[in-house]
Amino acid sequence: MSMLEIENLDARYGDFQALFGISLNVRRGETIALVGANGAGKTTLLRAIAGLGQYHAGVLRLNGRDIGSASPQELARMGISMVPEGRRLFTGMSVAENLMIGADLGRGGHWVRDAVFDLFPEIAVMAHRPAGLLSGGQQQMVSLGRALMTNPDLLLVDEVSLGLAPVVVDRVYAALAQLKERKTTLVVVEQDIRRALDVSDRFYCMLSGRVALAGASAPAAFDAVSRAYFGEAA
Ligand SMILES: Nc1ncnc2c1ncn2[C@@H]1O[C@H](COP(=O)(O)OP(=O)(O)OP(=O)(O)O)[C@@H](O)[C@H]1O
Repeated sequence: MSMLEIENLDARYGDFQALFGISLNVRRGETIALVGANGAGKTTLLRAIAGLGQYHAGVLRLNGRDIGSASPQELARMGISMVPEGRRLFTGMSVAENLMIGADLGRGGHWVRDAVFDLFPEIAVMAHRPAGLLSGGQQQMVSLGRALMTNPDLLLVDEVSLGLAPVVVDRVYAALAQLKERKTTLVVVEQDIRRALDVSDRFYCMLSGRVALAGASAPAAFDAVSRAYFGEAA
């Protein structure tokens, strides 16, 4: 059984329809990449899974249970955690305090503060510094760490690369690879096709609110994904 099943999901912002009949599944321990150009609907889909959607039609199931009407708080308690685009840290609070927000859910598990600091030693030395004083890459690590502190069953990661230098992006992706090795179930939004294929087991390529192509994330898929990404015929 899939951990997450989505059938025929539509999403709207007022009169504007952003998602059209999205169907997708994620098995436990898998890493799924959502690729697609700006505006394809990746963030909207991720937000719908986290219960942050506007209106949506369709079916969303987590471990066989209908979660279509669950609140973000209920979904978080059920084990869905999201690393939002733009990090959204409390900039006046320290790194450690930001991490503890994740722990407030009280789910328990491997991810305590020291485990996050083992994953990201870069931020361990800054535990008491206000998060707003950190570099973009360090803030991204705190944002990921905060999501891990909820000990999620399903971690949704939105565009971690945004605005970061390539070397920092490599560092964050190395951490995602470690999470994958630990069999964390991940859905990763990434515009860069190569990176997306590299980190994931399977991909869904979105175009204008629809799944244009889905499959196994072999390097050989690159050309087909590139065509689907730009809406060219296969
Ligand atoms: N709050 C909103 N109100 C109205 N339209 C929105 C809103 N957020 C997103 N949209 C529109 O919905 C569509 C999908 O946007 P979404 O952010 O999900 O795409 P994306 O693939 O994540 O792109 P990006 O890489 O730019 O984040 C776009 O056409 C976008 O303009």
